[in-house]
Amino acid sequence: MTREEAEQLDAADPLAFARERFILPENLIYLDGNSLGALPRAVPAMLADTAERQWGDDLIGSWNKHGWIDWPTRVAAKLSPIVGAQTHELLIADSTSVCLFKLLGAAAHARPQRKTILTQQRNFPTDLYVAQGLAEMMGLQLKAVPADEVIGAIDADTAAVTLVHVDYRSASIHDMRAVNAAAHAEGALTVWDLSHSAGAIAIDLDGTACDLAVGCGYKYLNGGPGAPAFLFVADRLQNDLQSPLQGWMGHADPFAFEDDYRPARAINRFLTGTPSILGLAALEAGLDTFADVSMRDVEAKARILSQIFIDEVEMRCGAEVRLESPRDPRERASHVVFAHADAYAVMQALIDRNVIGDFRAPTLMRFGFAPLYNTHAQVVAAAEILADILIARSWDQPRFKDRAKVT
Ligand SMILES: Cc1ncc(COP(=O)(O)O)c(C=O)c1O
Ligand SMILES: Nc1c(O)cccc1C(=O)C[C@H](N)C(=O)O
Repeated sequence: MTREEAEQLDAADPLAFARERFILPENLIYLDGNSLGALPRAVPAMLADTAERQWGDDLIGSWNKHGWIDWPTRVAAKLSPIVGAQTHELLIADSTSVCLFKLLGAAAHARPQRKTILTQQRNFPTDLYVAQGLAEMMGLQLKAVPADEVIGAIDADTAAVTLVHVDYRSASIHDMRAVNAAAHAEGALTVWDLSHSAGAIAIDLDGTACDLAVGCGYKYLNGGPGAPAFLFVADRLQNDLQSPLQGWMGHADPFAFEDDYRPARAINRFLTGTPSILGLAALEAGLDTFADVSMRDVEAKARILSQIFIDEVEMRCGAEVRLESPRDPRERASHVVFAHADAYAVMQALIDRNVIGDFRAPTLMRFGFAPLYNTHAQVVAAAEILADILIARSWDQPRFKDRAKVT
């Protein structure tokens, strides 16, 4: 595909209007929105207003005057069309890891006769670590099986099945409906981590009968570095589950300051401590970047962008890299992973040419396509630059091999 052909696709893109909702440096091809989403144009003013007018002028009165106390549920409601849940099933709180701890703990606690938490091998580390910690604390066994063996491994001893919906390395997608059905047939609960799917592909939490879910606010949802996470508890479970991290904000009457914990009704019982209001302000602006956006269009564009990238890279330099994401676009979400023996140096060379992706040890280069702001022309340009670097071996320089960086 030529850059001109890609520009024609951009001209016909039903999501083109959303690009203006972001501030991105000129001449940068940012393919890392799956790790840290771009800055929404509305965020600086939103943060300034929350800090100066609300916090600055109204101080403590803002909890009432500006309704801060309700922001965890008010802002969460904006996620409803993005993840296919009812507004009262959603809450913004904590980090993804902490939300996972709460919901997985609650799920295991709700199945006291069962001794197994089931997950997949090579999960995102935090999902494994949280499950390992909970299993040890609750006297349970954590069973991690290969991804394609999860459904077959669910049995009458399974309390909860916890999976990352879209794999952080390969972008392969678990079949939510099938896993939920298999878990429910055995009486187990499901806990999904939507970090790499929320805002990238269409999700139907209610329609596929999910029980519980969590996800990051700072990836495709554009909530900013360290944005609070979100959690979902299906309506039918809300009053039966108990959070293992009880705190005063999840109490039925926080300002009664009672000695004994009484859980709030419904989703609010999954709050623990005081919500980060500045974090919520930025996340609200992030979620507003999805206003009037159809998740079907987002998913369709995710598939097209990732397919163009795969085709263009393989056509230009296929012998240099190996695709580590599913080849079938229906089995992939919105990022693409290629393996290369010197992936770190290649990624540094790409960054040096203003194409930002990320490196995952030991050999993976990961490219995330954010349908709201990445263009078809950028994807073709990124493939051209990658091919140029690989064919000319311009990555093979000491300055690209210094491994001192964090991410
Ligand atoms: C699948 C998945 N879960 C969770 C996280 C992060 O969790 P937290 O927000 O607690 O750092 C990430 C990325 O960092 C992730 O890829
Ligand atoms: N959460 C991150 C962070 O705090 C710093 C750097 C990167 C991240 C990430 O999001 C990593 C990411 N979850 C991944 O899929 O690799």
